[in-house]
Amino acid sequence: MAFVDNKASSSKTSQGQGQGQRPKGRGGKGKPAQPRLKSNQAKRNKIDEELKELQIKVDSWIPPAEISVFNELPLSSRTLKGLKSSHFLNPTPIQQLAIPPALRGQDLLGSAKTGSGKTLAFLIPMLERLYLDKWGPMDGLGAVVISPTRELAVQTFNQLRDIGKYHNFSAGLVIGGKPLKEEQERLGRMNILIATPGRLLQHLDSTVGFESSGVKVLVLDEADRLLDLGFLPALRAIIGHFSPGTQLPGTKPNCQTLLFSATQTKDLASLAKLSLYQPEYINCNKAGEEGVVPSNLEQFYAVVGLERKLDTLWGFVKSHLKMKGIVFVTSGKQVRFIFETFRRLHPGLPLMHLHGKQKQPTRLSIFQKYSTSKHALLICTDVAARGLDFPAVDWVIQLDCPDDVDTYIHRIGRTARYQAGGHALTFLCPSEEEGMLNRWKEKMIEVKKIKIKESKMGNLKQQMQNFAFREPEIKYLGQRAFISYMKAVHIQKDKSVFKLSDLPAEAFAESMGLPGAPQIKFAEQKAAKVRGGTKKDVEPEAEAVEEIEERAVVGSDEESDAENDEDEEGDATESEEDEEGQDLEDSEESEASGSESETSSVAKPNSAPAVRTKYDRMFERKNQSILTPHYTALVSREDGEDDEDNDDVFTLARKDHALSGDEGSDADNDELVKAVEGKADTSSKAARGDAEPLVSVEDLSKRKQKALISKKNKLKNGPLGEKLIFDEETGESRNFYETGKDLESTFANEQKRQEFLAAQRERMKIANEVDKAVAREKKMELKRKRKEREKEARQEMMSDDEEGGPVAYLGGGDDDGVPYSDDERSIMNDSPSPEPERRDSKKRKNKFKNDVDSDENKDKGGALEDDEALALRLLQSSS
Ligand SMILES: Nc1ncnc2c1ncn2[C@@H]1O[C@H](COP(=O)(O)OP(=O)(O)OP(=O)(O)O)[C@@H](O)[C@H]1O
Repeated sequence: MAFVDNKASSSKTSQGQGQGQRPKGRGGKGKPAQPRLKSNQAKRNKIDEELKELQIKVDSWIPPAEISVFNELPLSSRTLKGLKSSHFLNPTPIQQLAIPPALRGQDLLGSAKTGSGKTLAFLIPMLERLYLDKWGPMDGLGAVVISPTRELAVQTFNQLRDIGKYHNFSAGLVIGGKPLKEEQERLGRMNILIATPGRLLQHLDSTVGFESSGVKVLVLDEADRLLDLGFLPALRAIIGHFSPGTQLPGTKPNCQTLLFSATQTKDLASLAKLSLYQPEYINCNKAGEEGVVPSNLEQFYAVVGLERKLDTLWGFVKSHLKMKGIVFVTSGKQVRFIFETFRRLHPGLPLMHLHGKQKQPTRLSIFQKYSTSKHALLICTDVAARGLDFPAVDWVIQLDCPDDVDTYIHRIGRTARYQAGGHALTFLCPSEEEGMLNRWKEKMIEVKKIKIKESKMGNLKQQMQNFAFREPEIKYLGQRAFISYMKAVHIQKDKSVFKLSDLPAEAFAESMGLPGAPQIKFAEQKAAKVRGGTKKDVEPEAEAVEEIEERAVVGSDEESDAENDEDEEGDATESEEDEEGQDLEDSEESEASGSESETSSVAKPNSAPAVRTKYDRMFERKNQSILTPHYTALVSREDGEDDEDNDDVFTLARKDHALSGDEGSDADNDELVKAVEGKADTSSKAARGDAEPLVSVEDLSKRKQKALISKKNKLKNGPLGEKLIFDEETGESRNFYETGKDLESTFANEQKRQEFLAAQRERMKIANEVDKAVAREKKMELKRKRKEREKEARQEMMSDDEEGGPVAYLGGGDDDGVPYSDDERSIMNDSPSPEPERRDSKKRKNKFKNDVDSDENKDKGGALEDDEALALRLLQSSS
């Protein structure tokens, strides 16, 4: 099997034996080709035999009571060999149940708990279907697996490579992150593709010659995740490409579709309806029996105040230095904050971090590095929650409460995979406990409560404050992490679990080393909706925001990756340099959110300290030293593009940080100018009884007052220069730099504007006519000159003719191709000259013909003959 990912180039390693394959005789020098051909033929016959038998087995399959080894399933020797060499000997329940119907070509909706081997449950039948169909390298694309994330696609690709190494298919990885063109060139050579949906759709829509109509098997892996990430429209389009028959109800599509997921949702059911034809439902998640979580997993939860989470995590890490653990938090900003601060604290366990805003190669290298690590702590977002198969993870720690039970199941599924054991620990804020317990109960999930002793917790507050004090980047990163967490809690759908108002914002900020909780303000109308609306009203909106948020946080997929690559940050090892830029950008945004705003919290305004120490001032100081003009310029862009923080739900309370050029700032300035003028002319206005200015200067900050004074000075220091221009037609003058007011008066009303436009149109029309006339005249002149030149040339030619030169007639020839004799020429030359203008070659030829045929010439010819006869007689007589 030839495997090609989007880094390597394609190469076929072996010849196919199937229908579409063209076995070549490889008899080299001195080697007779005949025996080789014979042995190939024998091989093909053997394979045909095996395929026949296999097909019969598949068609007449009656599931035995128990299957203990893969050999008992109707599988080809090649696949069995691949499985054996990869140490897969005993099929898991989902594999036993899903493989036989999938081999018969049936559509499937398969769900089984995490780590139960769903990947092989679709890879094996996919390989077998192509093999049974005698698919060969020349047959083009035969199967496609769609994965929600690049990491998962890579993992699936690796597993396919392991078990498919004895087959003759070429397989490729299409996950983006590389120029489209490079991938396009390789696509035509693939039999199997593992792809992320956006990139695949891009190729289906734009790659010339990418033949999708022959696809036999389509797999949607982690289908629930695909839907969560908002890929439904992309999936619809992809399904439409591969099996157009699904559009017409009741028609069996050419392409078999297999849908796999660890959890079942309503959306998944509707996707199944859309994409599956008379499917077989295989559900290994029998609630109550074995539960929906792996049985060899121990689950715990601990109630920890938001402000003690970091301390508790630190304590846990310090007491489990030999573990391989994963810590899940809500947002990428939190990942980075915890990673950066813990790194500085040297826990004694290798730290790694993974989130959706990292560059693709970084994500993949962290994924590989963590996979191969024995002891390490991976801090990550839900980008790593589903499907990823990190071997031998001991602990899954959910520092932040999962969005819902499905997310909980996926997160804990990173441990206790296949037959391994594992532990899961979830931290719940006191306000989240009751709601989450109910949710677990609904799904019959039992999670034991544990109490963490105070003595086992760390005490990081002081160190966090030091970091934030010494390194502004850390402080701003902390602020962003705080904001992103609070926002995420606010937009959570399940309000019985997530209660923003119950969270101790101030204490939480303090635990992160921040001098105060950054202020976040809700947009009025949205807040009203959330508070007053029914669940139905609120949910779609919340859902939409959540989707954007999740996409931004997770950023897991190809289409956004291509765009995000520039903004993304570096890997674990290079994190410091790589993330500097990001930190600075973050810092800038925090700057925008304002150090002033740090003094008030989300829940309640935080009053400024009565006595401001140097320490307080340091915290409040703006981060000017670290902000280059480049980053200052980026602020406006960042504000507009920010991944997580700029949804409609939130606005920042502070508004006085608008950059020049912002509408807001213009409005501000207008106001300010009015204010200054108001102050300057107070007395005169008062005398005139004019209205008071909107804002008084005393109300303004010192910075604004300063800015105003300098503006005012500018205005006072002499009038601005004037430049007049004069209208060509009317001779009237007007200011070259027309102000808005001038323009307004010019176009005072619509009628005037229309008149002006009509006049301009008329002018344009006339100008156009004039231009056309000039062009016409020029053309005529050129034509006239050309004719004159031609005439002169003809006259020259005629004078040559009259001089008796032969040139004009040579090569003319008669119709019979016999050249004219000298006599004939002489006859022509002797003939009277025709009118000069008639002497073109054709006429000359006709004339010549006429002349030759004339009686006169005949007579002349006859005289010649007589002369010749006479001369002959004389010669004869003389001899
Ligand atoms: N038959 C088998 N024998 C031994 N190991 C297996 C078998 N099937 C799968 N595995 C191993 O079990 C682990 C989990 O498999 P896999 O990733 O397919 O699970 P999954 O059900 O897809 O999990 P998730 O829902 O989390 O994606 C992998 O390491 C895989 O190699």
